[in-house]
Amino acid sequence: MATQLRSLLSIIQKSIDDIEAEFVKHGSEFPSIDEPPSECDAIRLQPSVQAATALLTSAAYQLIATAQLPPSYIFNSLFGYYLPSALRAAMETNIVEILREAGPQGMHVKDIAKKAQVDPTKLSSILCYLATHHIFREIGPDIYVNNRLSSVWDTEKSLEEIKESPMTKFNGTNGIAALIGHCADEDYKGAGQIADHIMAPETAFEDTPERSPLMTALGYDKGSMWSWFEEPSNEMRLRRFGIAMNGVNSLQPPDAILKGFDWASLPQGSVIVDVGGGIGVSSISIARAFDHLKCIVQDRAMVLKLGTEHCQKLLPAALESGKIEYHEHNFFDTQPQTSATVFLLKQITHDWSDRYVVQILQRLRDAATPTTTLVIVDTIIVHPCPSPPSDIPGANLVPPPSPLLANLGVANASTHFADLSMFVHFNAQERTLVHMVELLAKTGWKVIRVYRSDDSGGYLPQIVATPVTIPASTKE
Ligand SMILES: C[S@@+](CC[C@H](N)C(=O)[O-])C[C@H]1O[C@@H](n2cnc3c(N)ncnc32)[C@H](O)[C@@H]1O
Repeated sequence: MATQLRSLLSIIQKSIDDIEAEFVKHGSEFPSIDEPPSECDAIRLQPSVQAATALLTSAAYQLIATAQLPPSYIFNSLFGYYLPSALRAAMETNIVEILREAGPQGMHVKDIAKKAQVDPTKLSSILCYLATHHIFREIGPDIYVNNRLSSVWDTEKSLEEIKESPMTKFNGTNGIAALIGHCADEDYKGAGQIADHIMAPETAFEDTPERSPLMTALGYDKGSMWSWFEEPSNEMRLRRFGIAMNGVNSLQPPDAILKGFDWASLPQGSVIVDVGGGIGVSSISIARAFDHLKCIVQDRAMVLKLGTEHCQKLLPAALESGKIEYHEHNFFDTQPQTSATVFLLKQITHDWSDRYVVQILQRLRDAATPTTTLVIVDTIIVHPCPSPPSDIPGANLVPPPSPLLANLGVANASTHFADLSMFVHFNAQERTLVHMVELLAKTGWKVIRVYRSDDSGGYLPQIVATPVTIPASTKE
């Protein structure tokens, strides 16, 4: 009996029923992959629909892995590297914009190639491969139209506009085209080094951002990715990276930081120190939502200038009143804010290997008062297998139905490719909760609460810690 296959199929059927019920409630229908993006996409973002979609996706991928002949599954995985190559080729040659302008009747690959100024035979192979993976639709032999998936990275600019000013192609976009560019260019080249990196004696145990797989791939030995980006020849890549990162941030709801830790309960006049706060995205949300809190954003000088401009545009009153201040600070140096109510570390720890994270946490512990709270916002890695329960409030996840993996498998792949991406870029990583608890304990912090992201997947988890005294005998 094909019990496993049937169990997976029943999860898929139940999830479809749940999704359909929500669409019916809104008098709408689940959109076809062939339709352009539409208003009903908002229904797909509702937490209950997201939860059902996660189960469906997890079960569907597991069904394929179970049903396909093992060599076929492995070969499909092996040759997966052609997907980023083809995606980047299509993005860089503006195929989505060309097809948008062609409209619903589509365009023959020879005409697309003429506009894109590339070889039609080569382009045909690329588009056929993508359409086989449901990205673009081939409506007649060699005739293509955009579909819901290819439309995701539309810059919404005309081909003429892009050709006139290729340097500014990504400006004012949702950042997804720029993200495809960065990931399928820099990150992809670094990813190709992973196996050699972990086996070569000179890099195997390397934990610095200067000697990461990406730096090897780029043949750069003068610093980390940050200084590489600042080389004059990389101006376009630096711009593209900035827009890609803003795009990733904009996928999270602007008030994401407000989901979890109870900012409202902090006493009047509390000071939030947003350490490595970037342009102040979180501080601006907090300052906007709560009148009684003051935020200090700390970052590198170069970033603070952009941050002040950003805040000036979004919340100028907070700058004028001093509710938000921008301070230059290197988080490896002694922390000057010694009366912080909260130290906020959002998407900082994943950029650094353990040795550096310990230094960052220690600097904060040294400056903490007995009542200071530390809020860490970062992805938490969940094992595919069940884990022992935790006694930290909020830490335990509801286990998915059998036979799904405990971390929902490929439905949750983004946390794992983020983990590998941090390794490739910086020799760093995303961490499990157990790992974070260990690093925090080592530096005098005790985790008191975890807020897991909700099912919409838009919110990063939050780990809340308070200072404890480490007995001298256990200090390293
Ligand atoms: C991934 S970004 C996160 C920014 C912000 N916390 C957010 O979530 O939007 C990492 C930030 O760390 C900052 N950074 C890197 N090294 C730093 C250092 N030594 N001292 C202070 N900030 C640093 C970067 O400039 C960047 O703004």
